[in-house]
Amino acid sequence: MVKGKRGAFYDDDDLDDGYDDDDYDDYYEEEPAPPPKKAEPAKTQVAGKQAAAQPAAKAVPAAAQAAGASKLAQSLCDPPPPAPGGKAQRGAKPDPAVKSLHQPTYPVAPAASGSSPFQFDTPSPDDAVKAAQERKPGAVAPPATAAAPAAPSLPQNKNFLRPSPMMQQQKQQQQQGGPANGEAAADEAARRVASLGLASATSSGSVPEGSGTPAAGTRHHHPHVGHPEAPNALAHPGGLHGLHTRRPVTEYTMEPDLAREVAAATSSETPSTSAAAAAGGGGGAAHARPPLHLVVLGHVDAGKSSLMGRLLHELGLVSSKEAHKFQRDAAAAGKGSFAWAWVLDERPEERERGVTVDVAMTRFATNKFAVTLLDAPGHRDFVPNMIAGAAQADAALLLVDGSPGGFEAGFSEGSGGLHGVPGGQTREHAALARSLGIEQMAVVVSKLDTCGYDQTRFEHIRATLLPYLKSVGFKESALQWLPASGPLGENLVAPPQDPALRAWWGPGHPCVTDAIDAFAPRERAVSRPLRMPVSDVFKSKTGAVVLGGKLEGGAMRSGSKVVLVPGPAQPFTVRSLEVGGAATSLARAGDSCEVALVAHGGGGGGGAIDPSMVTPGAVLCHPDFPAVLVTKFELRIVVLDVPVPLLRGQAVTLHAHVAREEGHISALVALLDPRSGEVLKARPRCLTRGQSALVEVTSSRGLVLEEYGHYRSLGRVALREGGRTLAVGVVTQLLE
Ligand SMILES: Nc1nc2c(ncn2[C@@H]2O[C@H](COP(=O)(O)OP(=O)(O)OP(=O)(O)O)[C@@H](O)[C@H]2O)c(=O)[nH]1
Repeated sequence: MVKGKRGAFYDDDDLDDGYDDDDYDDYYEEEPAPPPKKAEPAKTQVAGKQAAAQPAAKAVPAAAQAAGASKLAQSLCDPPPPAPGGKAQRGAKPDPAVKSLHQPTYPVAPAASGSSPFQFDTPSPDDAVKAAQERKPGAVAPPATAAAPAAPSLPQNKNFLRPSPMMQQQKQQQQQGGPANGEAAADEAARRVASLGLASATSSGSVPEGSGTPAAGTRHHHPHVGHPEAPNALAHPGGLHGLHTRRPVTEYTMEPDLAREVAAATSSETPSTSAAAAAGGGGGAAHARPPLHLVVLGHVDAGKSSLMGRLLHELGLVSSKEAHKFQRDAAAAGKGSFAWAWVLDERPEERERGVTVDVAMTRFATNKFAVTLLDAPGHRDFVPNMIAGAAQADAALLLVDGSPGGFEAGFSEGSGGLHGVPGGQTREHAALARSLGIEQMAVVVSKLDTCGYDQTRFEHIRATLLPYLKSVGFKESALQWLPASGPLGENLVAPPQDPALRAWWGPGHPCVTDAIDAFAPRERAVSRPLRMPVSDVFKSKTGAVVLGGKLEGGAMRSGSKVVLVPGPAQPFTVRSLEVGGAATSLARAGDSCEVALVAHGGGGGGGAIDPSMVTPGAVLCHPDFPAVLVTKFELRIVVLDVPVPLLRGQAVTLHAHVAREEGHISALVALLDPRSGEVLKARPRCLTRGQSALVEVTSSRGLVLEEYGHYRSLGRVALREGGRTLAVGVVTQLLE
């Protein structure tokens, strides 16, 4: 078996001869070893790093698989204890009545044995959709309704994120069955493709957000599926507005008053050029800038948390006194080199292990943007959490360890085969980020101090990584490259000081904040009805139940009516709003928002929302255009680094915005040409790495999803299993 390009890895004969059900069992037979605590690297950063990385590179046994997590994952994924002083989500006081959305039972599992990582030579699902839209002559004709150009990328939504201690502090200060009927399903799905052409799969993708086609009468209607955790779900608006009855989101026109406010806010939102204002941090100064959700990605130990911790200090958001305290406490714990990482790695387990687990969220302002920073974990056990951060990001910083051996470990392909060593997360993170819609990225090469800031090392890393990043779909022009060091504070907010680095990266070259400001702001999807996936629920000091999340579509203001899907049938009224940590009367798509709700028509203070009604995956919606829960949908996927081919019936964990659900691939509808989107083969028997396909997926419980063309962030799904991302794709049709 040859490692190599997609399509060359498996052929039909391989599948007939080489794989059977037992292969799936074999895949999990090795015993995993939980990653140990990271050694304090002392002088040998590289050795410490590799020591931490190696033991995890084993397969997960069936038992651990069943348990759903490695010891590390299990030990680190329990609900975070309230921080001393009672800090909880978003700085709220812990309240037993308020559900933590930290996903305590999140089935993180270690990567099972790996094969050599997938090497894309084709576009991401986004690009495949675009390619289908820009169909070349000779390809399958698109349906009559699908002809519009590709929509611009829009901000993604987020999963359950943890505000950094700094952000919490700011906040406190401010406010205080198996494949059912699969053959028939495949037949039906293949018929759909044959009759509609590929673009049926991408019909929604062919519609720019803000215009789009009405949902045609081709939707299948099935009874609404209630969410088991939401007893009233059957009565919620999603249930009342089934797929066939709900008003197409394309019919939405914003209410005139709201539209006026949105227009006024948009016109006043001009990037600031005041460095002084930027240094002033969050609050009002940050609020005037356009938002940028920035995720920090990279292999474990690449230096992500340290870089961001030090950056916050350089921006004046972590005082010298606080920094000294971090240094002192980290040194006392024998973790001195992780002191800057402690700014963002708050949980005791994270500090003890030196491993980021949650996505830590914090905010700061640059000259141009109000940045919401999402520090993602690098360890492979926590890739799902990384997906949660990346799924809502507008841009990424990819940290690459430039130390001798460090880059190679993070960029390793793995040894391939059923029992091989998985590749480094530099590859997986980059591929996932692109597939989740991130188009612009700055590659920050850290730890070059370990090789005397050798310029040739930097150039070697760039030359090695660039072809891979291009192969996963990044445009070279959308990539930036720069050296920086978090612990040493080099090239973060100003040109480097170290003469060795300054010799080749002096003034005139971008520092980290310059690179952030070079990103293009993302378009706000305000022309769609309101959608805000809820990532946090907490109680404010005044006792109001507050929902936190990022608006993925539309806008709302104080007094707006909203509904929760799934959730109680009655609508709620927006009582108050905060954006970027500051009270406001308006929140627009692209904003991270905290909204206090009262029951609509409750008079006076109104009735409070019951926090127990807010389930993970719930989405705040416009009452006249609510989302629906779906249990069956069609995806256009790119198959990633699968050790064995995907077959109908493949069990998967579905990751979509805040939601996560078990499910399976209920039909392999069609194999597609990854570039043109043309149907190459209807009802393929299996899917192998690198292939692009249309599949039908069934989830065990209802999920809020939207067609990709209507809300990109609600229309992207990652399919994972056994600690491995099998495929990523975009929703092309909601079926049931
Ligand atoms: N010498 C040197 N060490 C660095 C540099 N950046 C980070 N480190 C060290 O690398 C180790 C890991 O740093 P972290 O910031 O925790 O890495 P991370 O990428 O956030 O790790 P995870 O979040 O667990 O994936 C720490 O000991 C840091 O002090 C650098 O530029 N130079």
